[in-house]
This record gives sequence, C-alpha cells and structure tokens, in this order.
Amino acid sequence: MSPDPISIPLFAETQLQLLLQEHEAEVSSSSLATTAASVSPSTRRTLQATGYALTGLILSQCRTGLGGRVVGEFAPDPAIASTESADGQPRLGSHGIRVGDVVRVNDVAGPAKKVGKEKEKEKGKDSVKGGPEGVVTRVNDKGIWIAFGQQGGGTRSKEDDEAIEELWGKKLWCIKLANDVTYRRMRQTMEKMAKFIETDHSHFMRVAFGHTTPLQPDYDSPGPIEFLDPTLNDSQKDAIRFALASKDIALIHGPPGTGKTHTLIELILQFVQRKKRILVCGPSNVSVDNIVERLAPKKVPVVRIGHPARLLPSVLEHSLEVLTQTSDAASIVKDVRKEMDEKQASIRKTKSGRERRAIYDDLKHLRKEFRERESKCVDDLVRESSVVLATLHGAGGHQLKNQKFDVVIIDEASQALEAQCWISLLSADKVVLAGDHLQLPPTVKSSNQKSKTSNAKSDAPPKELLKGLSLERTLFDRLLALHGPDIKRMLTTQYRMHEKIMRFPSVELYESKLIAADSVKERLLADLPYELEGTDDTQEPLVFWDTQGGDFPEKAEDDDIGKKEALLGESKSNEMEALVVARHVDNLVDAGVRPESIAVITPYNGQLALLSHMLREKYPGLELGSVDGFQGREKEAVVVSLVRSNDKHEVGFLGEKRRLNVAMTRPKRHLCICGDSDTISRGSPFLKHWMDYLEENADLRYPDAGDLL
Ligand SMILES: Nc1ncnc2c1ncn2[C@@H]1O[C@H](COP(=O)(O)OP(=O)(O)OP(=O)(O)O)[C@@H](O)[C@H]1O
Repeated sequence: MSPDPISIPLFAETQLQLLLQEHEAEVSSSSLATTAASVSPSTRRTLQATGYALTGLILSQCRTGLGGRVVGEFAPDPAIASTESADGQPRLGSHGIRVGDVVRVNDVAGPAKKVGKEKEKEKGKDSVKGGPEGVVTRVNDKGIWIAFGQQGGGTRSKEDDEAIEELWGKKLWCIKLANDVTYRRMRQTMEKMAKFIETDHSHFMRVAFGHTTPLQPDYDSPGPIEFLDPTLNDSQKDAIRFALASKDIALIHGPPGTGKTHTLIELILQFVQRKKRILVCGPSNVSVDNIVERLAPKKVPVVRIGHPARLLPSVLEHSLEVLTQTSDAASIVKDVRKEMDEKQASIRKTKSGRERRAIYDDLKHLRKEFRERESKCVDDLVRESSVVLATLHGAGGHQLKNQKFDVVIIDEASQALEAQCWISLLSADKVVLAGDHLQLPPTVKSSNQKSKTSNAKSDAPPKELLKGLSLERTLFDRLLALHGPDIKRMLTTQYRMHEKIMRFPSVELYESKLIAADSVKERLLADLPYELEGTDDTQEPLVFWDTQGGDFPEKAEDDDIGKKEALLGESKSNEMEALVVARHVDNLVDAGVRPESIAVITPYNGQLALLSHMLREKYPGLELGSVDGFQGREKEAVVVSLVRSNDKHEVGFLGEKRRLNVAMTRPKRHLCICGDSDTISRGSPFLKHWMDYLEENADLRYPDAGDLL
C-alpha cells in the first residue's frame, strides 16, 4: 500500500499558521500580556494576588551561578514588608511565583530614562522594556533567587550585566512572563522544514510524510537479546524486540498502567549495549526527569540538558550545567568563573565611570573566554554520554547543535505537538515513539476559537493550508493513520486497575486486549495496608451514583461571563451532584480511607470550583482536579463528577472518548462515577455502552435529593 504523500513545505507552512494562531490565543488569554514596565501600585498588588507578580523586593546579593549566569538574591524590602518571620526578619507576602518560572525584575519607579541614541535603539524593541529577565531558582519566605540570562539557556550578556547592576538600591518587583521558548523553537524548526529541498529530506522524514513506506524490521541485526529486567512481560519484550529491529520507525502503544516507561528503560539499556547513541525526549521536564531517575541507578553515562531550576533535585547531578562544574572537564572553566566573580564584585566599589568602563571591557573578554571554554567542556561532556536527555524544545538548544544520534526516543509522544517533536527529529534516522493516542492530546487553546480565524495577520495573503491538519493531530496519531498498525506494538498487561475498572476501556478502546496483572486484578480498598473498615464502598471496585430523574440538574449559564467560559467548556456545574460526591467522599473517609488516597475529578472547571469550596478545607489531603490535569496520574480511589444533566441530552465535551478514558482509568482499587445516565447515555454510542456497562457491573445507587439537603 503506498500512502498519499504530504508535501513537507506545505505541512510546515500550515503548522506555522496554526502555531501563530495558537500563540496569539495563548497571549490573549493570559493576563501576562500586561507586562509593561511601569504599572500602578494597585495593579502590582492585583498581579501579586492573582499569582503573576511579587512586589516589595530589593536586591541583596549577586553571584555567578550555574552556567556562568548571574544569580541575584532578592529580599523583602524592610521599609514596606508587612510581615515578619519567627526570627524577626521581614517576610515576603503570599504570592504565586514558583521555581522554574521566567520572570522580569522591574524598578518600581519605571525603567531608567535613556537618552539620545540609546532611546532610539530601544524603540520598538519590546523585550528590553523593563528590567532583566531570568529564571527563578529558589523561593522561600525570606527571599527569591533569580538566575539571569536567556530563557532557553546560554550565558549572560553585557546587557544582562548592566541591567542587573542598575537594580542595586532600587525598590523592585518581578512579574511572571510567558515562557515562549517552546513556541520559538517550534517556529524555527518549521521555518527550516519549509525551506528544505528534496535532498535535505532524511529517510525518516520521507517515511513520516508518506513519500515512502517504512523498511521491514530486521530481527537479526540486533543479535541475541538478553533481557536485563527479569520482570518484563511478554508484550513489553515484544515491543523491545520490535523497536531494536526496526529500521526507521517504531511506535510503542502504552495504554494506562501498562509500564511504558518501564519498557523504555530496558530499551535504552539494550541500545546502549549495542553501542548506540540515544537522544531521549519528552514534552515536559517531569516526563524527562522520570526517565533520568530510573536510568541513573543503571550506571550508564547520562546527561540531562535543561535549566537546572526546572529539574527535579534528584536528577541534578546528571544535569549538563552541574557537570560543567563538577566533572574533570569542568576545571578549565572554573578559573575564569572566579575571575568574573571578582570583577563583578569590584564594579560596585568603583565610583569612576572610566574605571567602570574598563571593568566592563575586561568582563567582556572574560565572558568570551568563558563561553569558549564552556562550549568545549559541554561538547566533550555530551559527546562522552551514550544517553542524552532533554525536553523536546530543549533538544533545539545550542548544546546539541553538532551532535548526532543513532536513535531518538520520545516518551509521551501523544501529548506533544507534532511541531514540537520535529525539533528533535530533523536529523534522526531511527525514531521510537511511546504514547497512547487514545488518551488526551496536548491542550490547544486556539481550537476553541476556530470560528474566529480572523487572526492578527488577516491582511496577509491567505496561504494554502493542508486540509485536515490541526495542532491536536499528533505525530503518533498521524503515523498510525498513514502506515497502519504494523508500525506499532501494544503493551497489554496493566499494573494499575482492578479488573472491573479496566474491562470497559479495554473492550471499547483497546480491542479487549488489556489484561489485569494478578497483583492488581482483585485489589480492593479494604486490602490497603492500613486499618480500614470493610464497607459497601471499600469492598466494591465500581460504584455508580445515578442521578437520573431530574432532581440533579446542571446549572444553566446565561450570563455573559458564563457564555465566555462556556466557549472554553469550563463553566458547567451541578450543585446537587456535588453533594453526592461529597457524601461519597465522607463515606470513604469514615470507613478509614485516607483522604490522600482519594482524588475527585471532573471535566468542568465550574464544578471543580464548587467541589473545592465544599471539600478543600474539610479534607486538605484530598486531591481535587480536572480530568485533563489528572492525565498520567493515579490514586487508590477516584470519584468522577460528570455534571451534565439536562432535558436536551446535551453532553458537551463529555462526548470526547479520550477524556472519559482518562477519567475512568486513574483509579487502582475504587472508581465511583456520579452522573445522570439518562442525559449521558444519549450523548453517543460510546456513552450509551458505558452507561449500560455501569448498570450491569457497578454497584448501582440512586441518591435521594431530599436526603442530601
Ligand atoms: N513487567 C512488569 N512487572 C511488574 N510491574 C510492572 C511491570 N511493568 C510495569 N510495572 C509497574 O507498573 C507501573 C506502571 O509502570 P510505569 O511507571 O513504567 O508506566 P508508565 O508508562 O510510566 O505509566 P503509564 O503506563 O500510566 O503510561 C509501575 O508501578 C511499574 O512498576
């Protein structure tokens, strides 16, 4: 079968337009657009209250941190700090700035007045409005530490040094910025692809766009395989054999709880044994760190690329930036760093402008020297590592510019935008993607606004777009549709759910292929390793509170805010149903289930707000979240509030199978569904089957509205 080929430049142009729309949607939906340098005190306070800013700061210390960046320590301004900590020191007020956030530090009085040429130079250059930008590396109630320099890595510049110098003695505040490194790297990659001519196309690229079919896997080429992990099950072994034998593309399909990462670790080790160099990527820092953590004890040389502030503490020792300080190769950088620190400190002691300029000049030379030595050190470290790990956008950084890998592995590939994947794939020969296309794709904001395609560039000539291409269509999905199931292997034993919880998603979505491992298939809450009462709930894996009958109506939104939110699918709520949920949680806790073992999830943010109001204070350990946000997570007991209950039988975005799949596959021992079977069963054949399954298999209960009030 010869697939329909897709034009690579047209694909890239289409992606560029879709990405532009998405970026605009992101910027406009975020109040981060208001990042002008000079804003009123009350706006600053509001920004702090909403989690976007931190006010009342002064610069208290500077030093050279990882990667040669200046790290500034900012303390509460004692003149205005309203709270004190136990030791009598001023404390920062409550705020939402976290480690890893990109922030800009501004002078409360506004940017320094520039004169003449400098002013001209800065006109129209938004990025220099306000103070220097950096990444938060540490926060506690006595201060915040910020590493200055480019968002995407790289060492500091003269402009950074000068901008930081300007902060001494000023009253400061910082504001969280949108982190657009990912967007920028995707755009650069697509721009590159749009310009490629045929001779630039790799074999993998031609496979990925249907210009040719995948080559036959060669099962002899990897030689005999001795599995290192004795616990691997047959489907995991089969997936590993296939990925080793494939010549260009292998998809590992990992339904919920089937040990996708477990399998990837063995696969990576097998590649290393065969002297292959591997780049391992994932869409988020957590997805990558998860692999570093599990790989590190196996004694393989690994290096993790990425800003240290964003990495889990447990993987820091493998971070490239830390290695550039601690490894043998790092000594060549150390001397220069010390000299830079000394120079930096001497600036403040110098009053004369001439001397200051001379120091800045020296710093400039030192910085050049530092960069050259560091770049050699980085190159050496990366070249010596058989396994390099980075986020997908991190793979577009300068550290990997001249690096070549035998295999690129992408974990959680079905949660990454396709353009994001290509950042790591442009020069790849062989690719392994792991994911589950039957769970939710990455969140895309612009798809909610399809009707308003009048984007900001509406006066630009319309470009031809590839039909059927949207950002939600992931590479994983597209490759499967293009080349069929021969390019994938599915993991089939799941180690999370009770058999009764697993059966419906298995039959409806995974061709009845899932098998519950013996260790989990009959596990109940009552078997938890702490004291628990055996009740109707703790001895039952599947409960359905059916609210049919009209006494549990969803709230109709008719005000303006409601309508706007409804566009985002966020505003629905159902107060009576929330009472059913709360009652069920009470019952579980009364039976002895720890609130930390329970999660309450719902597709609607309106309902989440209501449930949080009812339950957060009562059970601080209980986890409350949206279904979308709970993807990838698990809990002993999960209560799902479906919300929709109306005469028109509208189910809104419950109609999305992948969302319901995520919702129903989070629990290990107990799943409780609260919803109106009458409304929901008419939403789609899938929903009808689900309601039928619950009716036949769950412990069915009908709440009494009067009893709840
Ligand atoms: N062959 C196996 N034998 C026993 N336990 C296993 C096996 N494979 C995976 N597991 C267990 O299953 C659980 C899920 O595995 P893992 O964390 O690797 O999956 P994942 O891919 O990260 O998650 P998901 O399957 O939800 O995508 C873990 O507790 C892991 O120890």
